[in-house]
Amino acid sequence: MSDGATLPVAEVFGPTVQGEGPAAGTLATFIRLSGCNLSCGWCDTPYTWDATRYDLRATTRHVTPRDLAEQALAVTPGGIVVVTGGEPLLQQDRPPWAELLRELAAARPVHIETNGTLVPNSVTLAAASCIVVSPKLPNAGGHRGHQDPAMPPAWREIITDTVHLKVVCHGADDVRQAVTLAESLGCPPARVWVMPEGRDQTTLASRWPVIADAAARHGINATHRLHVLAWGDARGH
Ligand SMILES: Nc1nc2[nH]cc(C(=O)O)c2c(=O)[nH]1
Ligand code: SF4
Ligand SMILES: [Mg+2]
Repeated sequence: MSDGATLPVAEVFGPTVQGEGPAAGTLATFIRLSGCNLSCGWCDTPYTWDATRYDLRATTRHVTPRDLAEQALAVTPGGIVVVTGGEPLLQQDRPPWAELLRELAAARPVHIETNGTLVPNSVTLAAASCIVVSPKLPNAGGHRGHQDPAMPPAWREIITDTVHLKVVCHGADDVRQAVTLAESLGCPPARVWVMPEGRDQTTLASRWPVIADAAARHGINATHRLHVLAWGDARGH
C-alpha cells in the first residue's frame, strides 16, 4: 500500500543510543524513512533508496503515522526519537509527516537528521527540538543524474540554535571544508561537528585522531560513531 496517508518506512529500532553528533550517547529510538534524493558512494543505508541493489518494495513498509508513532514509542521507555533516512524531509510537505511529528513531539524530544538539500518547513521546525544537517562534501562522490548535494541559500535564515551541522570527513582537508561551509551558512562553531566516515572500527580508528585533532585546531566539535563501536554495522542499532 502506498497512498497519501502513510509514510515509507525502512526500519524502526530501539532501544539504542544516538551514535553521532550533538546528542551522541543519548538513549534513542530511530525511525528510518525510505527514499533519498542523493546517492553517496559511502552511504551506510542504501537499502532505503538504491533500487539497483535492493528490492525497495521488500525493504519498505507503508505505515500510518499513528501506527508508526505507536511502534516507535513502544520500543524504548524514554530518550529521544530520531527521524532519519534516507532523506526524511522528502516527506515533510505531506499530511502524514505533520501527524507523525505531532504525535512524537507530544511524547519525546524529536531529532531530525537530514542531508541539507531540503529546507525544513514550518511544521518540521516547530516539532523538532534538534535538526542535524549533514551536507555532503565531494568525498561522497558523484551523485546520480541531476542530484545536487548543495544546501539551498534559504538555510541561512533558519540556522537557529536547534540546527547543528554534522559533516562526514575523510581527513583534515575535509574538516577545513566543513569550517568554510559553516562560515558561509552563518552556523556558529559551537554547533558544528565533524565525524569520520567509516562503517567499521578499523576505518574509524584510523580517521578519528586526524579528524579530532583538526576539529580542535579549528575550534569546532568532533564526534565518533558510537553505535559502530558497539554494534558494528549491524542493522537495528
Ligand atoms: N545508533 C545509531 N545512531 C545513529 N545516528 C545516525 C544514524 C543514521 O544511520 O542515520 C544512526 C544509526 O543508525 N544508529
Ligand atoms: S544523503 Fe544519506 S541516505 Fe542519502 S545517499 Fe547520502 S548518506 Fe545515504
Ligand atoms: Mg546508520
